[in-house]
Amino acid sequence: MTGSLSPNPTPQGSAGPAEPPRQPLTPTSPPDDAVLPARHPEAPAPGTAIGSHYVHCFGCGPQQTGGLQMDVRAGEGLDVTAEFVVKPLHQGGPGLAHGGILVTAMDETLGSLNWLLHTAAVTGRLESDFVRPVPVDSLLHIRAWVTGVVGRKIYCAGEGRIGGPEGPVAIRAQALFIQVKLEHFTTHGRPEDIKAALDDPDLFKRARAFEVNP
Ligand SMILES: CCCCCCCCCC(=O)SCCNC(=O)CCNC(=O)[C@H](O)C(C)(C)COP(=O)(O)OP(=O)(O)OC[C@H]1O[C@@H](n2cnc3c(N)ncnc32)[C@H](O)[C@@H]1OP(=O)(O)O
Repeated sequence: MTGSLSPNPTPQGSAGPAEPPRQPLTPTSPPDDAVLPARHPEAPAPGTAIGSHYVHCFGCGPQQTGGLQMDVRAGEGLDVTAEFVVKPLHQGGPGLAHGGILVTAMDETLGSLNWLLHTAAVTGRLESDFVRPVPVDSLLHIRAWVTGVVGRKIYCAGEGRIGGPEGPVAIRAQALFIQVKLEHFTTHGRPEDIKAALDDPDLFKRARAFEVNP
């Protein structure tokens, strides 16, 4: 049983609001044999901040002063929410958010879902639809949810709405994350950054919690 690519699927037979047109199947669409696993028992409690996974992360790191410094909150199920205010340094067109910045915000939010599964995973593929322009100073309310898991492959989707959870949709995204072991980072990361991260007892503890046992 896979999750819906829509955040609020209308029950069959009900006269709810019309859903957006269904997206064509792509490599980020969960296949028929995908399952929705249980929320990990040690996943952050619903409504609590998930916290930065790395202080220098461009998406969530509190010490990355030029980054997005996003706070992502755990939802009730396999879902998360985040808010991101578009600043002047995020411009693409005059007064408008750069599309790549919006995708980064989606990537960070989607990646946070892996905390609910207690697994380390990196983005393999990320697709996005830019639905409407996002002015500078806008608050983008993002929601993301897991749509299915098959082996190491974690399928997920999300959307960003302007102004709040009921605001107009500005961006939709679908992604495929691939579970990796800690060695993914220690093998490929710049050595001085890996050493600094591993030397930090709290970060090490957190990284270990992410380790996968396939
Ligand atoms: C401590 C935690 C930190 C969390 C950080 C989160 C930060 C925010 C998220 C990110 O931005 S992560 C950074 C951006 N992503 C990367 O840098 C990943 C770079 N790519 C890789 O390292 C490898 O390509 C990858 C680990 C994704 C996959 O390589 P592997 O050798 O481990 O797996 P493989 O290539 O065998 O693929 C495994 C399965 O996934 C499928 N797959 C992999 N990449 C795919 C792709 N791009 N599209 C579709 N399918 C893909 C692949 O076909 C296969 O399917 P099957 O199992 O059915 O055969």
